[in-house]
Amino acid sequence: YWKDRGVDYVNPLYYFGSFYENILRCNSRGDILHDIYNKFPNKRYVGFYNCFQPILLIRDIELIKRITVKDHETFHSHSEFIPPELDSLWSRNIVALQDRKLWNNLRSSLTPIFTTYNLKSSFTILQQFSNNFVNYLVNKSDGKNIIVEMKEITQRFSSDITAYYYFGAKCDAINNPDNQVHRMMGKAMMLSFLNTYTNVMGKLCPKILKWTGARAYSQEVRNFFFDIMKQSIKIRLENKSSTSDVISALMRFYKAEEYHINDVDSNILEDITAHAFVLLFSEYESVTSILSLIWYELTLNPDIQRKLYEEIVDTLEKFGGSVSYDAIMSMGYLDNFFDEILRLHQPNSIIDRRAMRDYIIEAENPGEKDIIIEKGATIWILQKGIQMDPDYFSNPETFDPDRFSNENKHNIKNGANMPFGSGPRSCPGNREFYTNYCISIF
Ligand code: HEM
Repeated sequence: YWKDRGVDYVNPLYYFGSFYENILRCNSRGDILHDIYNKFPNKRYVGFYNCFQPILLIRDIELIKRITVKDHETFHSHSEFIPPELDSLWSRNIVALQDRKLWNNLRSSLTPIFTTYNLKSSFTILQQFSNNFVNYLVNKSDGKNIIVEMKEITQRFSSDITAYYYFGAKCDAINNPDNQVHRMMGKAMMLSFLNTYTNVMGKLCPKILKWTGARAYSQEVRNFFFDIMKQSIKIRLENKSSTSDVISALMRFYKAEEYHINDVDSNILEDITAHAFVLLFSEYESVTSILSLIWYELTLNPDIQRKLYEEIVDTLEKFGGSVSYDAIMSMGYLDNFFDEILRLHQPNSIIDRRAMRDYIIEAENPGEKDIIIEKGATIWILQKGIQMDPDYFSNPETFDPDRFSNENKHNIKNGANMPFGSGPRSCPGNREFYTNYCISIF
């Protein structure tokens, strides 16, 4: 496919394309793609195969901006992960939505949740979760050391926040790791055999996948989250309460208030659960991995830790000792620290877009031909490739928050750092992420 079109490409392994090591679970997709990215240093794009599917990896940041921002109309959706009819929990969520108008309207109705006003209002609740976390650590201390498995405790912290935010469920996994909500979230997030099988078969033989009736998530997980959402909606309908949280926004969007408490349309329930589930998933995954990496970098870099600590102590003095939203937002070094964490440790390795009509990439460099991205074809962008590219960041392996300081940030090429993606389809969790993480650090 790519040879016929004059595009440089990576030789595939028959059936499995470029990801056979990932299918055997010996290597991550991000690392395989990073190798592909590095093998073609002077190319704007390179072809590879996801099983039988030819995909174009876009390397050039100007072309990335064109596709994700200027030509968003043509590339407004992500590609389909599995055939849509197989699993509503996956195919009906905001990430998978292909209908541009529906996505646009939904995204607009969720936007107010991430405004400064709303984030400030939810700050007290977040502080409670963080206090629980800190108290847990303090109680574990023998006066000198605290020995805990940080990834595991961070998962419990993430469960508490996300279960509450997106399903209205109280969890307290920090103090009670056997909590059922936390256990179910662990099951849902685990990259299980079922996930891998569904993903690979969805590409190789969608017909067989449909025939087997496999799904992205187990029936146990699906039923559990549908039931919690049903309960949360029921409570809101009973109390006639409408707040500015995610569940209320989704209920307003689907006009769930018009239904009787015990008679909410099952399609609406599926839609609301699917959106809440993907938000929960996105936040849980990113919070857990980034927080663990924050502890890691702080430990490896005592000088940076000290500088951050001093900024925090100074700011607390200025703000009368309390950790407020405004106090957090005034900390410049903390901001640079997060930017650098996200540059070096990108939790979301791949951005994808699907062409809604034929799209021409015109030749610009010697040796290039005009190429057509056909309607329905997929392009991928590897943030890690760009954010670790020495052409954009000198000594890219070094953790250095000062790259993002006011004095230095003009050296960063526009579009070279995009941890939250690019264009209208970029991550809506951007702002919330900052507040969440900052509090946890305290
Ligand atoms: C460290 C934190 C996070 C990072 C680095 C991150 C990164 C990303 C990236 C790269 C994308 C794809 C953007 C694109 O295609 O251009 C994305 C999409 C998305 N993220 Fe995040 N994310 C984070 C946290 C969150 C949080 C806390 C939420 C929950 C609100 C969230 C919800 C979503 C959703 C719903 C999408 C899909 C948007 C759409 O297709 O309309 N993310 N995220």
